[in-house]
This record gives sequence, structure tokens and C-alpha cells, in this order.
Amino acid sequence: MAVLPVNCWRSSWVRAWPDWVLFMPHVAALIVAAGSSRRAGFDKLAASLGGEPVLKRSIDALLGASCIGEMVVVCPLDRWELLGLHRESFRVPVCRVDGGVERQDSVAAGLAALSGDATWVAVHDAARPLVRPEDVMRCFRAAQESGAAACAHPVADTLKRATADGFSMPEAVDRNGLWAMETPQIFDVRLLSEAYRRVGEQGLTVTDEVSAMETLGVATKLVAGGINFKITLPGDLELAELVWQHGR
Ligand SMILES: Nc1ccn([C@@H]2O[C@H](COP(=O)(O)OP(=O)(O)OP(=O)(O)O)[C@@H](O)[C@H]2O)c(=O)n1
Ligand SMILES: C[C@](O)(CO)[C@H](O)COP(=O)(O)O
Repeated sequence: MAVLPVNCWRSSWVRAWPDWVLFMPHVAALIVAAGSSRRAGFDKLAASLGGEPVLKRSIDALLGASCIGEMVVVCPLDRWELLGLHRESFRVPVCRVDGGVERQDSVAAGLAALSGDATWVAVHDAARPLVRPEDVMRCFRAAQESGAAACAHPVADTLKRATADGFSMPEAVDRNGLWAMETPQIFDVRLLSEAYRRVGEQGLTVTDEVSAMETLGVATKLVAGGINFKITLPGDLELAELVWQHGR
């Protein structure tokens, strides 16, 4: 896992802020954008969605939520520079750090780069650019009420388990109570950092923060919102463009 020894927070941005802003409990947005887009087959975070890069759309969606007070973007420098993203142009202090091999390594790198001023952290996949600021706020309110919250949606389809060559198996898979996980996922910063420390220490594999929190025995409130699918396969970008053009 690559963690840059950065301390981007002691910038003029932060020094310009009055003390009461720094001590106000706020949410740090942690955007993971260091993936390889292997399944998409093209750099999906640099691809255009409504004329702006997908990564920029995701950053703007999180910044549209008033609870966000700082942001860490986990992203390779070349992608950041290629997209012409200037951290001075955002409404909150923004810090960029390198990611790791797996998503969980990138989240850990982002957690290590937080300023220390935030009470909460909202981890968000850059590959989910359709999330709406109101869904981020709803998720944050649920986190304040329940201690931990994540965007997700209940599975609506009939489910079947299949063989490797695509034949259905005579097995009933009960959809009742099954949810598909999304992001943002919002937690107390110290708890999530402890969860990821444990994940690293025990060599566990987790694909999201809810799973990491389960290592501490913490249950997460699931919050259904608007259309928020992840751009994973080539056709997903076209679908996202349609949603973008016709309104989220
Ligand atoms: N090592 C990694 C892997 C993933 N991600 C980020 O985590 C989010 C969800 O990952 P996903 O899109 O599923 O992964 P990719 O690696 O981008 O895609 P693929 O698995 O197809 O290569 C994305 O915003 C991705 O950039 C990351 O920051 N670091
Ligand atoms: C957190 C997450 O977006 C949950 O859907 C996760 O990144 C999923 O990635 P996946 O490996 O493509 O399921």
C-alpha cells in the first residue's frame, strides 16, 4: 500500500479559515479514484459525463452536500493532472494522495491522509458520479442518528445461483432482506480507521466500509436514495449519460 507522507492541510486554504470552522464537527469526503477500470476497458474516471470527467462529477456531487468540510481524493497524480483538477478551485480544502493495489488499500491511504479535524468520513467511489447531494445529506443524517450509514438499495429481482457456464441451479435464493451496496458510506472517522487497522492487521479482504465495520461488530443503517449505480462495464457509461441528460 502506498501512503504519501503528505500534510496538505497546512496550506493557505486552512490557515485562511477561522478557528470555529476548523473545530466544527464536519464530514471529510474520501473519494476513491485509484482503480484500474479493467472491466470497463477504458479510463472510466476520465470519460465524459455531460461534458465533464466522471471523477469531477463525483467530486462535485459530494461538494454539493453542505456537510462536507474537507476532501481527500485518492488518485494517481497523472490522472489528477490529466484531468486538470486544481484543488484551489474547490470550496473546501482538497488533498490528493496515491492509492493502493486494492480498493481497501486506497481507502486506508485516504484515511491516513485526513486532516484530523473531521468527526465523520464519507467514503465514496469516484465511479458513482450520479449520486445526488441530497442523498449524501440523507445518508449523513442517518449516520448521525444510527452511528453508521451507507447508501444502498433493496434487491428487486428474482435471484438465481448459476453454474460457471450459465445454467440456473435448482436453488431458491431468497431476495428478502438483500440489499446491493452503494456509496457514500459514512462513519465516525476514528471507528472506520480502527476497522481498517484491524482489516490490515488480520489480512482480511473487504469490498466496502460496511464490511470493514463488521469486524468491530458495528451494524450500519442502509439508506435507499436515487439512481446511483457504479460505472463498471462499458455500457454503464452510456446509461449514466442518459440518466444525466434526463435528470437524476
Ligand atoms: N485499487 C483501487 C481499486 C478501486 N478504486 C476505486 O474504487 C471505486 C470502485 O472500484 P471499481 O470501479 O469496482 O474498480 P476499478 O478498479 O476501477 O474497476 P475494475 O475492477 O474493473 O478494474 C472506483 O472509484 C475505483 O477508482 C481505488 O481507488 N483503488
Ligand atoms: C463499495 C462498492 O461500490 C459497493 O458496491 C464496491 O466498491 C463494489 O465494488 P465491486 O467489487 O465492483 O462490487
